[in-house]
Amino acid sequence: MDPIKLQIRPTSRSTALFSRNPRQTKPSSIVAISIAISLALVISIYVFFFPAKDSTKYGIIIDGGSTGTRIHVLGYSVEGGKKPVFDFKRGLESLRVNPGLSSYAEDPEGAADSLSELLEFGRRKVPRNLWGETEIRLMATAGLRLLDVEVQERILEECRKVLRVSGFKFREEWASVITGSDEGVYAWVVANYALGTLGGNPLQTTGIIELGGASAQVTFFSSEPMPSDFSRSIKFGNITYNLYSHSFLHFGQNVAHESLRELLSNGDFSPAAGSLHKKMDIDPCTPKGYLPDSSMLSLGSVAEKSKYISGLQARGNFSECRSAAQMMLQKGKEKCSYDRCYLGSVFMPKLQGNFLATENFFHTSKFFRLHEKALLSDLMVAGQRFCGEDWAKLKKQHQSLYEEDLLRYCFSSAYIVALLHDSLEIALDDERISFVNQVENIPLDWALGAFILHITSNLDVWKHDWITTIIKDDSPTLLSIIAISALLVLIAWFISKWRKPQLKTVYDLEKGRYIVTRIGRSS
Ligand SMILES: Nc1nc2c(ncn2[C@@H]2O[C@H](COP(=O)(O)OP(=O)(O)OP(=O)(O)O)[C@@H](O)[C@H]2O)c(=O)[nH]1
Ligand SMILES: [Ca+2]
Repeated sequence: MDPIKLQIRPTSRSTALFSRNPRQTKPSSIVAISIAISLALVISIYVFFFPAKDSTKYGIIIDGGSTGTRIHVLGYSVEGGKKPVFDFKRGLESLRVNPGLSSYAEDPEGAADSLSELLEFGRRKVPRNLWGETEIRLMATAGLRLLDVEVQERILEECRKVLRVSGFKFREEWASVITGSDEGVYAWVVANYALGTLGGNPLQTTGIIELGGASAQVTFFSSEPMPSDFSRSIKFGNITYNLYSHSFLHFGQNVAHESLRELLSNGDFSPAAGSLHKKMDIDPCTPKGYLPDSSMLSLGSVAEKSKYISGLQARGNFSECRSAAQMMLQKGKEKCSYDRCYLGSVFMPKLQGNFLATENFFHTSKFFRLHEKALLSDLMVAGQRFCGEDWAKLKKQHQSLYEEDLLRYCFSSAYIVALLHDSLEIALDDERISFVNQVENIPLDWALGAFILHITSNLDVWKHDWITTIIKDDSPTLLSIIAISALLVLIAWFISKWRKPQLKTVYDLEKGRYIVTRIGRSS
């Protein structure tokens, strides 16, 4: 056994055990080990950097809103058989048709016909071989909620007839009027999904206030105790969110504007006590000089709804319009049976955290060119200027806008201040509010929130047992884990064959040098 000439000076007279005449490793073992290791590396790289193409699936939600109906075709992939991956930037296609389903109260078949263009769009966006597994849901909101239940049902039944033969997967109960509370929770889900706070600390989540056409939703996480009618609990991962969620029917912008005009027209209240116009049916929410264009009144039902009620004289005045809006929002406050009611007689805990203000909040702030983090005081200044302007001048300044849309901005600015500041007590300089309609290019549309909740809960993605998933699943993950494990065993075996010999070194006084000898195995 040839000694190794080692010049290592022992730290003490003790013996040190180290290699002597290490067994010459046969070249064939080195080759085998290097093949095994490189194979393991190749498979690992393949599995983790070139995962098997996940199957792309689709879902369709039709949002039946009061001012329009829109179809959302949502594509998503299912990673590893269990984890849904949404791509709302590229995987979302939408189309809107006007007017909304509630406009067909006297013509339910017409409501069904209005879906045909949307369904054609959906069939163009989903590969034909996937139509049969693509679920389609019609979820109607405030527009239908305002109709009698019988009328709602007639419209829904006509819609079910076309959905049954759409080619997509449909069940009767998938065409329905959703509750306002659900609508608010869905909007909260997509907002916090887009913000990346869904699944995290409830105190870090962001509330959402949506001003639609017929209803307004307020949804946020609250640490306060809440009556069950207003409390919603949703679970994501191992986090439970106790949310306040309520939809204020009739408080959507379009309906509120009509209601205010009727109140003014009936002389139910003068916009400002002691105003000179007390008995003159003045409309402070319409810029002076406006006269209804007779052609407008002959247009479809949307113009009929927004027709200027005769007998009112346009006299734009922001503060009078704001006072009138506030009186309308406070109606019913005397029936409040809670410690306090911010709006009418409805329970609401103190607003907590930051908020996104969407839909009409966004459209109006955008019209006045306000920044998304604008203050209510900025909106107030813009509204005062707009309301006080002459109608002819405004039309000239905004020729590209429909008269019907332009007409709303005086009321909208005053209504928003009356709603958020005078009623919900958000300070005029409060920086917690963002006027947005999307976050990170993800539209803050409640339908996307409904989709996220539905898919994740169905895929049980938050509770699944990943081992079960892999074993049960035939994804490449399982095969690669077995292959890598086998290789690692092989490598371990080779290494064990090429074990570091246990050696000892002694110092031979006669020869005056160290001699290394192997312990145990014979050479
Ligand atoms: N100013 C302005 N308003 C818009 C625009 N697009 C939509 N809107 C208004 O914004 C609101 C849209 O909110 P949505 O939630 O879609 O309204 P909706 O779903 O039809 O009504 P709800 O059933 O109450 O939800 C409606 O009042 C529309 O009139 C726009 O480009 N400019
Ligand atoms: Ca809506």
